[in-house]
Amino acid sequence: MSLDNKTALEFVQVLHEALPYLQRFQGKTVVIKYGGNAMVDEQLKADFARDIVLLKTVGINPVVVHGGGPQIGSLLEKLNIKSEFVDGLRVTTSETMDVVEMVLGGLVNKEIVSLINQAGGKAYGITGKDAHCIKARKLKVTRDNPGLQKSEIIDIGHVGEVETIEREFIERMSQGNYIPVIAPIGVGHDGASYNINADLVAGKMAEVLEAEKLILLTNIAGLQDKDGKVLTGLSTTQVDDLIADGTIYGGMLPKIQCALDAVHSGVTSAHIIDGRVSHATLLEIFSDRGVGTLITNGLEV
Ligand SMILES: Nc1ncnc2c1ncn2[C@@H]1O[C@H](COP(=O)(O)OP(=O)(O)O)[C@@H](O)[C@H]1O
Ligand SMILES: CC(=O)N[C@@H](CCC(=O)OP(=O)(O)O)C(=O)O
Repeated sequence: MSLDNKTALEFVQVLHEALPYLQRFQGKTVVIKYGGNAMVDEQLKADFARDIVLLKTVGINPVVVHGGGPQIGSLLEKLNIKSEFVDGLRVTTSETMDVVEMVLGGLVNKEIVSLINQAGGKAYGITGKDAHCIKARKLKVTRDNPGLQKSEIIDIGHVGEVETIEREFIERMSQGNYIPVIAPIGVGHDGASYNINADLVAGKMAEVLEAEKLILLTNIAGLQDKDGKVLTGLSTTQVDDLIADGTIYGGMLPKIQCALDAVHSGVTSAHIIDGRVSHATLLEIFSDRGVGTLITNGLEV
C-alpha cells in the first residue's frame, strides 16, 4: 500500500518537527515518574511501555520511577487495613509497609518491567533496597500547633525521605542497554525499609543523574487553579500562596515540591502531565505543543 501525497507529507512533517528534539536530547537522561493514577487501563500501560522503548531506541536514556498509591490502597482495603494520609503521604505502620513492599516492589514493578520488555526493551526492575541504591531516613513531619504556640512532630511511621542515591549504579544501567524501573522504597542504615513518595524519589533521581527533564505522569491535565484552569507563569511565592489557600493539596503537594526542587538543583525542566492521554510522554518530548504544566529554572509554571 502506498501513502497518498497528503499522508506522506504529514508523516514527514511529524518527523521534521521531532528532529530538533531528537538532536537536543541525544544521550541525555529523562526521568519519568509513572504515577499509579496514570496506570488506568491495559492499552495506556502498553502505550507507555512502547513510548519508553522508543525513547531508548532513538538514543535518549529513560529512567522510570513508578508509584502505585491506588494499587496499594486497593490491597489494603481487601485486607481491611485503613489508608490514612498526612500532606499527601501515606501513614505507614509495619503492617502497611509489608503491603507497600509487596505491591510496589512486586506487582507494579514487575508489570511495568514486563510490558517494557514485551515492547522490545531491556527493563531492569529494582527497589531502593537493591545494591542499597536509595538510602533513606525517617521523614519528620511537623505541624503548627497554635494552641501550644509551637510546631510539633507527627509520627507517620515508616515513611522515609531520600538521603542518598547511588548514581553510578543507576547510570551504569541507563547508559548501557538497560532501562531502570525503580520502585520508591528506600533502605535505612539499619536495613529497615522506608516507604517514600514516588514523586520525591523521581525528583531526587533527576537531580542526582543531572537529568535533562523530569516528567511527572499523573491523572490530571496539570497544576490547576480553583476553577480547574491549567496554570502557567507562576512564581514560587504564588505556589506558596496556592498551598496556603488550599488550591494545591493532597498528592499535588509532593509533586509540585519535587518539581521545584529539581529545577532549582539543575534539572532543565519539570513537567506535570496527564498520563491518561495516550502517548503523553512522546508528545511532551518531541512536539512543539506544550502539554500540562511546565516548570523551569526561571520558576515559570
Ligand atoms: N491544584 C491542583 N491541581 C491539580 N491537581 C491537584 C491540585 N491539588 C490537588 N490535586 C490533586 O492531586 C492529584 C494528583 O496527585 P496523586 O493523586 O498523588 O497522583 P499520582 O498517583 O499520579 O502521584 C490530582 O488528581 C488532584 O486530585
Ligand atoms: C509515603 C507515601 O505516600 N508513599 C506512597 C508510595 C507510592 C506512590 O507515591 O504512588 P503514587 O505516585 O501513585 O501516588 C504510597 O504509599 O502511596
